[in-house]
Amino acid sequence: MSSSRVYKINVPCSSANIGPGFDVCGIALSKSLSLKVTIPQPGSAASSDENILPQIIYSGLDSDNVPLSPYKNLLTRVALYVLRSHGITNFPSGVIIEAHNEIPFGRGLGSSGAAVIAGVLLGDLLGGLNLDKGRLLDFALMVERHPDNVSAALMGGFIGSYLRELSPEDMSAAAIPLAEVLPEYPPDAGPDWGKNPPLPPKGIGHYVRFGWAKEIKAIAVSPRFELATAKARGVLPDTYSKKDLIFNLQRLAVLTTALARSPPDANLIYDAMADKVHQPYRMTLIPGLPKILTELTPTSHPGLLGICLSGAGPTILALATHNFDSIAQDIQQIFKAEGVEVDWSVLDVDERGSTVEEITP
Ligand SMILES: Nc1ncnc2c1ncn2[C@@H]1O[C@H](COP(=O)(O)OP(=O)(O)O)[C@@H](O)[C@H]1O
Ligand SMILES: N[C@@H](CCOP(=O)(O)O)C(=O)O
Repeated sequence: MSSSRVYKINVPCSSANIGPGFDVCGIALSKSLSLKVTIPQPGSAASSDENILPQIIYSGLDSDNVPLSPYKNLLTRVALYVLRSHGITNFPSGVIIEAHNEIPFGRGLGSSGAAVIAGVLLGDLLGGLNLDKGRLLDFALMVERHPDNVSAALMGGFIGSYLRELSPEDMSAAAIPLAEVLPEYPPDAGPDWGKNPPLPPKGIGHYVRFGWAKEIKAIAVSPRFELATAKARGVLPDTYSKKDLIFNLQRLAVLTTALARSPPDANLIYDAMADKVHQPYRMTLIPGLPKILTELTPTSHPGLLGICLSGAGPTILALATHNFDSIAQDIQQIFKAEGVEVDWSVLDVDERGSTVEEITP
């Protein structure tokens, strides 16, 4: 019998918002963060050595700047939060985590959402907890705090989601600062460290999966600069006019059904992907965005269905049925005129969502 069991955790990237669906909609797409997790079995040499912290190894995109201490790395901090919430104060001994990342950091393709979901699944696996998807989402929402990217990454497909209104008691748990949910290092390595962390209220996030017309693909054009989601949320106003709110609600109601219809109606979708809640405010952070949102249309670019900011940006998401290269190249040219280089790819919708499978040889 093998002295270790080996698992693979796979989490897709996501494009959140989708035009008028700020903090509501998300699509899981075909780039992923995957973890190979090797867990020594009881009685093996590696498991009997106490307190061997997880060894973290990264490959792929943006892997050079990731902290490899399990008390500083986002994946393992989230996993430890899930373990501590179930009375397990530290990692099992001798675990090896090999992460391979295809999701660029800070570009609006849900790298942090994927890392948080991977961390929750890792905690569930290491603790043998068997949490259901709803509870996994509760833990992710204590860290990520908006449901669109994490719901899509966990469930797969095109997802709409909302956060339950919390009772005053639950509200105080959900308002706990992230630093307390995810301490970077045991503050005092004393015997009580890690006991009684703030638990997520039950059933915070709710979601529904919309249909998706099979001919629609997503062109992701990613500028080569990072825009932290926190910074891009910082430029948004606290209040909106009735007119702008109605503008978005009308489009959102139409868009969620229009994207499921075959063949897709480009004119309907193009208008329904307009937004007045986040894109106008984020234009200051993304050179070229105003031009991209107005100059490419289904008439100028047959096959194009609609364009929006992916997540908090700066990636542009163009939905299309054909002519992918010419759409991407014209977006690339607009960025280039602003002095911004890009990488682009044509992605499929990931229908599976996150998976955990045993791959012990
Ligand atoms: N696989 C990962 N492992 C560790 N940390 C990650 C990983 N992916 C993302 N992060 C952290 O999340 C940050 C990006 O989060 P954020 O600003 O929300 O952008 P994004 O739009 O890519 O989610 C990174 O700078 C990094 O600190
Ligand atoms: N609704 C959020 C989505 C952030 O997604 P990310 O992929 O950029 O982390 C927002 O727009 O702030």
